[in-house]
Amino acid sequence: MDIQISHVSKSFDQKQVINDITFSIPKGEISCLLGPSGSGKTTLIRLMIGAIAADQGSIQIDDIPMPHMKMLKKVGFMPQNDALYDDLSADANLSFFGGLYHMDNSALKKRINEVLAIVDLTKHRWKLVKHFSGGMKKRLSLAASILHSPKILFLDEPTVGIDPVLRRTIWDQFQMIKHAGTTIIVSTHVMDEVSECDKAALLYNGTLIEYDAVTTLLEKTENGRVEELFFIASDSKSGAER
Ligand SMILES: Nc1ncnc2c1ncn2[C@@H]1O[C@H](COP(=O)(O)OP(=O)(O)OP(=O)(O)O)[C@@H](O)[C@H]1O
Repeated sequence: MDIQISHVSKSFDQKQVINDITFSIPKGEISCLLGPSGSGKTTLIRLMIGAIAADQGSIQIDDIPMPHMKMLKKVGFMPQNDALYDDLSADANLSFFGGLYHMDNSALKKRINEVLAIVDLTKHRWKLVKHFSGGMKKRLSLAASILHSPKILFLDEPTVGIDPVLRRTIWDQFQMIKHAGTTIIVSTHVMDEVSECDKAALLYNGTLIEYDAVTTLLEKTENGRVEELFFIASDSKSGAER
């Protein structure tokens, strides 16, 4: 499923946090939203999943204007803060999410087996989430977000606070989900994670400063580090303000 974002703007309390953003995200790839804290990544994801409405512009997923009830079952979302129930087991948490998607019992049981295997939590299925480590909770959140086999998956800073070894495991899982045919949009402020993605949208102060294939973006830099593109953007902004 592809996404068209067209001239989208959003303000909170008169402060513009998304400023006339236009780009298209192709299906079957991993696209990242990369930018410093406060640049607007979460807001843009919330606009794309239809959780909030744009002040101006439009967002379409496969030509369907968002928000749209029809898209709910096709979209998966992993929020920045895990939306899990601590007093329930991993299995019960996933059963709860399955109920929200109206999955029937036998399909749900089968799918819980599958997603727990994908995130490598099968042996922790009956453990209460309050006894999970932070990394295990992240992986369970990921399992919950793909439970209904979404065609498109939004991940908001999924690796924040995760150690480098687990981060590798989690990215391997994203690649696996992509190869199974799901389009992934992932936000991050970790510049190195751009190399995991096919395309990158660089956000700075609510403005899209670049959107292209990661290889093309890196070719624009002198030292092969994507940070440079942010330095150029901040220099030209301060130049314009002088
Ligand atoms: N509901 C809201 N009400 C008021 N301001 C908001 C709201 N949501 C976001 N903002 C503001 O919009 C700006 C962008 O926030 P957003 O969370 O989208 O950035 P981000 O790039 O995801 O940051 P982070 O990496 O820290 O999560 C920030 O200045 C934030 O304070």
